[in-house]
Amino acid sequence: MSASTSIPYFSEDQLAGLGLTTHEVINRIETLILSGDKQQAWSAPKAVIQPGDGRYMMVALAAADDPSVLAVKTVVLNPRNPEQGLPLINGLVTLLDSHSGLPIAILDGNWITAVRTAGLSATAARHMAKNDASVIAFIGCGVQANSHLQAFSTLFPLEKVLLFGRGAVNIERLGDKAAELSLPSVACDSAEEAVTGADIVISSVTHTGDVTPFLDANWLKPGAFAAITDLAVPWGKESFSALDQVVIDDLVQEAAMPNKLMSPDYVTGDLSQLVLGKIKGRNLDSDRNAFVFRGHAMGDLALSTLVYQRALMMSD
Ligand SMILES: NC(=O)C1=CN([C@@H]2O[C@H](COP(=O)(O)OP(=O)(O)OC[C@H]3O[C@@H](n4cnc5c(N)ncnc54)[C@H](O)[C@@H]3O)[C@@H](O)[C@H]2O)C=CC1
Ligand SMILES: O=C(O)C1=NCCCC1
Repeated sequence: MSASTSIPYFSEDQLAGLGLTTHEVINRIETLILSGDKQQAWSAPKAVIQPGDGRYMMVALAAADDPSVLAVKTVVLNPRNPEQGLPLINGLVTLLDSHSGLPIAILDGNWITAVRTAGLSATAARHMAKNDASVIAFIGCGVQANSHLQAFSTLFPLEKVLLFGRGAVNIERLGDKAAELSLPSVACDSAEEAVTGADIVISSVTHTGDVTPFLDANWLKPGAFAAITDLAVPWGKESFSALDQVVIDDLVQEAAMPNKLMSPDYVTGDLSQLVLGKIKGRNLDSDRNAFVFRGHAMGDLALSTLVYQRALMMSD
């Protein structure tokens, strides 16, 4: 292999310092989805290893020709990490030239996962949530909740944040983040109180391999939208029958996975169909909708390419 002797590495702080906006992230995700429809970008279903002790190890792969980039994201989720003061999920993104295979850069995978996941939810929310949504609830108050609050606060006229989680520190930290955004927050005594009171619900609880469902989609109020990042493990799956539109991230990936997010009968379509206008995200103001997803490699590629291009531009 002929490559430069050093591959640039971008840390979490460097990536956060680029100052990308949620609108830029959404636009890049949608642009990449359009490229995918024209066969100018591609992704593969994620490869997952679950050894049975709660760990979830995965690789996501996507590539495009304009710009010519292939992204591989490798992460390990370990439910015991937080006890040791570590983030639940750690990993890296490797970027290669999609024609030559030569290395381009290595990116911190934690920041990419936090921001791209909120970017995927925000992309769906733009089509599926009501524009005047003002109360947002978080079930699980960690890294994903934080990145989703940041993203959704720029898209919706939020007035109040409801919090339900485990561990006072995380709940307090998310409350502080809300305060920084000038939003009052309320810690709820039950998940039902948080869900029933919200226009937008974000669920992102720890994946342990054996979560007992404790959330019910029937609790969503008319007009509400839920972004269900956590592979729907805390939700009673049959309760999704109560919803009007349920969009998942990628039908092809879903078909390849052994444990389905839910019965295919409840699925309206996927994110590409939503962005391409092949399915509607919302019909009536009173519809109850959800975006339920396990993580789409196109999101990782979209954000990784965007940050790399921005970093190059800023170093000129
Ligand atoms: N769909 C996707 O692409 C992605 C999904 N995820 C999902 O998001 C989850 C959370 O990830 P992070 O925010 O990085 O982890 P985190 O550890 O920062 O936050 C998880 C939070 O959930 C709380 N929690 C755990 N069990 C709970 C329960 N029964 N009720 C209420 N709260 C509970 C924890 O106390 C913690 O505050 C992951 O486990 C994974 O399922 C994460 C990244 C990407
Ligand atoms: O796609 C991702 O990134 C993840 N998906 C499931 C949980 C770990 C991270």
